[in-house]
Amino acid sequence: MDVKERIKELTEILTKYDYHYHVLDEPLVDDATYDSLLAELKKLEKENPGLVLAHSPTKRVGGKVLAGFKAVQHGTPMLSLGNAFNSSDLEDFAIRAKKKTSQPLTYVAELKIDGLAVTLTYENGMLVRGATRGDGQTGEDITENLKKIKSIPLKLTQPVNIEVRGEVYMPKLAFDKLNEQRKQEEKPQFANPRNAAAGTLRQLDTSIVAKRNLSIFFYSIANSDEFGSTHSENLSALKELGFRVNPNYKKLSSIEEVYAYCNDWQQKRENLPYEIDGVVIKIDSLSIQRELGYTAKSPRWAIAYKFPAQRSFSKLLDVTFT
Ligand SMILES: NC(=O)c1c(N)nc(OC2CCCC2)nc1O[C@@H]1CCC[C@@H]1O
Repeated sequence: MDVKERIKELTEILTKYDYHYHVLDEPLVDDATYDSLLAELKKLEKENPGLVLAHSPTKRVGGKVLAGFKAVQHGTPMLSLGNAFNSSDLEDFAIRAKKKTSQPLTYVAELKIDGLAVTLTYENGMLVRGATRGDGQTGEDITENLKKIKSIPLKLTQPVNIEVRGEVYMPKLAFDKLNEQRKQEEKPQFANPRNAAAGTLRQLDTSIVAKRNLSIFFYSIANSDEFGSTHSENLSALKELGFRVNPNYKKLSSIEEVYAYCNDWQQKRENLPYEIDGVVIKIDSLSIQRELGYTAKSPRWAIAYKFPAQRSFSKLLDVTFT
């Protein structure tokens, strides 16, 4: 096999191992095997820089210092969500929706990841741009930082043009380790995983992002009506394309079931390896979503059920001594 074929083969093998490890959370090989293949690819790429592929796994490590972040106009605005705090707020949401359509409503309930929203654009299945939400209309181009997050695919399983949205977050364990390390270095600690994730994505030195163990769950397709007729079909399409989707979403046929799901996860949230601040409820049918439309800043077909703030010790200190 010539060196071009070996580089291609190593790139595909390591991309598959990354997908199984970081997207499916099901490693195929041990670290030693992975590291020796990566070392061989790094060596071949160093000797043949013209043969490096755009989605090479070697782009995930190391990095450079950027001058700044360019502004990005979102083709489809990144909206915020209306809030519900109890069962009657949820019933009001359902009643308002029922007024605008005669069709029976099916909901999708999904965990509300407490991170920061990003949008990613792929052309012919290749990641071309990633940006923060910003004010919903204009965000910052953080493509180089997002490429360092191993659960964000650089190349999809199909050569599609798609824009997807997800929530970048820092797992609780990574957050505790980072704060422990910052304490040793006498640096200020982060108040919570969301701030740690936001602070990391604002780094101009992309090699720092590579070391911070950020992750992501994808939750919507921006140019959505090309991939399915319901939100749950879109979530399946996202998974088939290679995106990491939170496995705890559920299709439910009444607002009472939605409320039960919210209570269930309010109890179980502290056992999760990442922070959630509630549940996002969406009407499943995309045609009913289109019928319901939007208010000035959020969709009428989705709502966030918010959990009461979790009284962790560090938060208690915050409240007590600030
Ligand atoms: N944080 C989340 O887990 C989450 C989610 N699971 N689903 C959505 O759906 C979008 C699409 C329609 C309107 C909001 N948004 C989420 O987070 C939003 C993004 C911006 C403000 C909230 O954090």
